[in-house]
Amino acid sequence: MTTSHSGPLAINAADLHKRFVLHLQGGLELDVLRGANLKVQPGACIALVGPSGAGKSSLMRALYGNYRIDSGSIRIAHDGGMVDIASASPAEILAVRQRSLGYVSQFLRAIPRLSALDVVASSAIARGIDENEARRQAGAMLERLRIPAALHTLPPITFSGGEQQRVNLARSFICDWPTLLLDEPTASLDPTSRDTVCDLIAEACNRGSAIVAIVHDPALRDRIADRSVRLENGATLEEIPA
Ligand SMILES: Nc1ncnc2c1ncn2[C@@H]1O[C@H](COP(=O)(O)OP(=O)(O)OP(=O)(O)O)[C@@H](O)[C@H]1O
Repeated sequence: MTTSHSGPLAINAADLHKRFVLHLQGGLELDVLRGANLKVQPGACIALVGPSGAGKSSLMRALYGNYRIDSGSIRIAHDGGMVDIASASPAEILAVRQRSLGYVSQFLRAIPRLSALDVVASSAIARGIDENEARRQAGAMLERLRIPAALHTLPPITFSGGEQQRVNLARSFICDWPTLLLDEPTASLDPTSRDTVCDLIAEACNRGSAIVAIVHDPALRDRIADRSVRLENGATLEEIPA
């Protein structure tokens, strides 16, 4: 594990490069990250913007350790130090994900047959919350995100797209993540649910969470982000005021 003294940053990603070689396409090479940089302080919300295919989701997956980068460093605040996700072992990445780094992908991936309440509560239990208290908090969070009580005991597999996204968000916002990555957090949501998610983001930042959110809608960006980082052709080109 690469650890150093804790600095003021929650994320310090520098000069990231990632190339995919598509062997089934005659070795076609795709440079998805070509010099991406990202610094995020605790308590800040950064909007990741840029055209479709620019590499936003790839950057987020690299930050979470799902995509192994070819060069660069991804330092994430963890247990009072900084861990370089790019060189950390799988066990170290797991520890960072358990305690320091949350990620809400666009789609819910849950264990089949687990009820919505259990999906959300298990996230809190994994972070050390007592089981009864976790279930109470899970019910409250689902209610806040307007998942009807009748659905709490059902597995979310049959839920609508927006309901699944809200269960996914509830599962992360029930925990107090030091750093949280959100991939288009309101893509399938109605205006009222969007408002709730904006409130949850603001509350998390006020508690000191660092948040990076992929956002396509400029109005949403203006509501939630302290600043924006633009990605084009795999490179962070500019930072524009939100
Ligand atoms: N696992 C992969 N294998 C091959 N190519 C990939 C892989 N993941 C991403 N890419 C390619 O990387 C490029 C960037 O994709 P990415 O999903 O990061 O873009 P994006 O900016 O998030 O786009 P969008 O806004 O449309 O979601 C695309 O050309 C995509 O096809």
